[in-house]
Amino acid sequence: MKFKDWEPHYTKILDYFGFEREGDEKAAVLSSELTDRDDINLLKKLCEGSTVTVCGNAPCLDPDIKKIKGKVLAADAASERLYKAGILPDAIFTDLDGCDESFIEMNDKGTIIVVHAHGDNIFLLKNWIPRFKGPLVITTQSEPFSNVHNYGGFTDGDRAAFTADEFGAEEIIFAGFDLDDRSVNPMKRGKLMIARDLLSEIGYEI
Ligand SMILES: Nc1ncnc2c1ncn2[C@@H]1O[C@H](COP(=O)(O)OP(=O)(O)OP(=O)(O)O)[C@@H](O)[C@H]1O
Ligand SMILES: Nc1nc2c(c(=O)[nH]1)N=C(CO)CN2
Repeated sequence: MKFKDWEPHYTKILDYFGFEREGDEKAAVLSSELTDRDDINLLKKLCEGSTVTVCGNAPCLDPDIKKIKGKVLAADAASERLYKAGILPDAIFTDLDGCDESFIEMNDKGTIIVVHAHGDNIFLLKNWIPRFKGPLVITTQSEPFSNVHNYGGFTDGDRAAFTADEFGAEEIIFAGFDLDDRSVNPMKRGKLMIARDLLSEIGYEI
C-alpha cells in the first residue's frame, strides 16, 4: 500500500491508541542514522511472484507449521519458535519487543531483518540496530523517506502481509494467526482487531 492510501488508517490508529506522530517520526530519523544498510531490493526480490507464508505468534503456530509453503516471513517472536523447529525465516518483521540473540544469529545466516521504528521502541532501536550485520530494512508507520520505508500495516504480522502484497507476492498464506485470541492483554487485543481490519482492506479475511 502506498503512503497516501495508508495515511488515513494511520491517523485513526494514532487516535485510537493515543500514539504521537512526532514520536514515530523521531524514531524513524534516529533509525535511519543508526545504519547505512538498506536491503529493500532483497526483500522485494524475495516476495515478487512468490508464494509466501506469513507466520504470526499465536499459540496455533505449532500445529500450523505444516501449512508453511514458499518464502517464510516471520512476525517478531514467531521467528524464534520457527528457528527452534528447524525453519530459518527468510525475513523477520519486528518492532524489536520480541528480539533476542537468536535474531542476530538468523541475520548472520541471511535472514532479512525488517525493523519497525515507532515512538515507543526508541531504546530498542538504539540497542539492536547497530548489532545487525546482515540484511536489514527499516520501516516506519509515518511518512517514508530515503532508507526508511512504509508499505502499510500495523502489527508485525499484518505489516509483513502488506509488504508481500505491495511487492507482488503470488499467494499469501497465514500460519499462527488467531486474531480472536482471548489470552492476550487488552492492548494486544486492540492491536489484533486492527490487524484484522487492515488485512481485510487488502483482501484477506482472517
Ligand atoms: N493470537 C496472537 N497473539 C500474538 N500475535 C499474533 C496472534 N495472532 C496473530 N499474531 C501476529 O503475530 C505477530 C507477532 O506476535 P508477537 O507476540 O511477537 O507480538 P508483538 O511483538 O507484541 O507484536 P506487535 O508488536 O506487532 O504487537 C503480531 O504482531 C500479530 O501480527
Ligand atoms: N507508537 C507505537 N507504534 C506502534 C506500536 C506501539 O506500541 N507504539 N505497536 C505496534 C505493533 O504492536 C506498531 N506501532
